Amino acid sequence: MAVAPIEWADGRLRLLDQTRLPGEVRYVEPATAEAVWEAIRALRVRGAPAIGIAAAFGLYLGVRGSEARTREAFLADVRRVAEYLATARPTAVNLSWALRRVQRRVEVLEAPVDTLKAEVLAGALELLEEDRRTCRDIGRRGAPLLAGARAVLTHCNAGGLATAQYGTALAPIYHLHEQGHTLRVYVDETRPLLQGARLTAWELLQAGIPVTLITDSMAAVVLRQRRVDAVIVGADRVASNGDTANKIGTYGLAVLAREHGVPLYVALPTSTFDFSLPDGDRIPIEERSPDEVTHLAGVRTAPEGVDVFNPAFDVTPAHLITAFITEVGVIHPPFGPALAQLRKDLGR
Ligand SMILES: CSC[C@H]1O[C@H](OP(=O)(O)O)[C@H](O)[C@@H]1O
Repeated sequence: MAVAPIEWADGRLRLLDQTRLPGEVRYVEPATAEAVWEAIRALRVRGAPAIGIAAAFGLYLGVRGSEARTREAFLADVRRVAEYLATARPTAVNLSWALRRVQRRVEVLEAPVDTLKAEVLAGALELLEEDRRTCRDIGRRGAPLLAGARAVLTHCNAGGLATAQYGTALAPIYHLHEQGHTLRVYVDETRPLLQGARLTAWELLQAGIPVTLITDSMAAVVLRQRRVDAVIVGADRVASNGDTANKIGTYGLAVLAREHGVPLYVALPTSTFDFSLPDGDRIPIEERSPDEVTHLAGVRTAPEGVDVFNPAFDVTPAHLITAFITEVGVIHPPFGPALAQLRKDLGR
């Protein structure tokens, strides 16, 4: 994935404005925590890992001008800005996880304020670099599961645009492509914001990978006709029992995949596991503006005054998931014990 959605250069944050894709490759340069909050909320930068990384840089932008004279006063600034940035979107746990990781990095240091400021930036840069490695490891770990496949189906965008680079669900596909084994990828357009049509189709074609774009309602026929050998998606938050929050429509796809005997893989970094939740019932689901459903590209497609329900995510029960593909390995059922062991291994 050549295009990197997040860059830090010469003291400036550059975000690929994904609301402009596929028609326009344009970067925005948010210079404040507030501008980063807006970029996350408006999905200029989006995808669980990517919004965590962007927020970490937003945290630095929010505290680099702090006039705190003491360590305690500066840490209070860090806490305040981190809590603000965490409100941008509720579902992807990576947002709060990334902010907490940078916060903890400076809270353990006894150092002058200027040093602490530099450490906030170092924490953001470390997340960016680490995610690049994590995605490639997900690709390497997941590739054997797809090696025999002719084609796969994916939903939304869990590619390089949703991460530092390379992606999660698309990572095994990129890895196989680099090894000379190119799969066809069926891509759900993913209503209402069309991350599949606008982003996944765009980035896969950029990488030279064949794409068949379908509407979300066509997935059932694609599965019934055995046009794909697997479904692979990303995740925004996974509970301790394996219940998985992902883009709206994933749950329906999981039911269809089970009905037709097609495996459903969830590809994610271990930072997406939320071990504080026993199951998916308490995963916060973001509800977004009705305009996203009543309008398409700014054109009204539904009557004025119609009621709208617009959850941006749904929760797929763990029993519908074949395996989780992470940077540390593939996790098979029973997920409860396996994820409890992962939590121990991670020291979380
Ligand atoms: C690699 S995480 C990608 C994940 O995030 C997407 O949501 P959004 O586009 O609203 O940020 C979707 O759930 C993807 O699976």
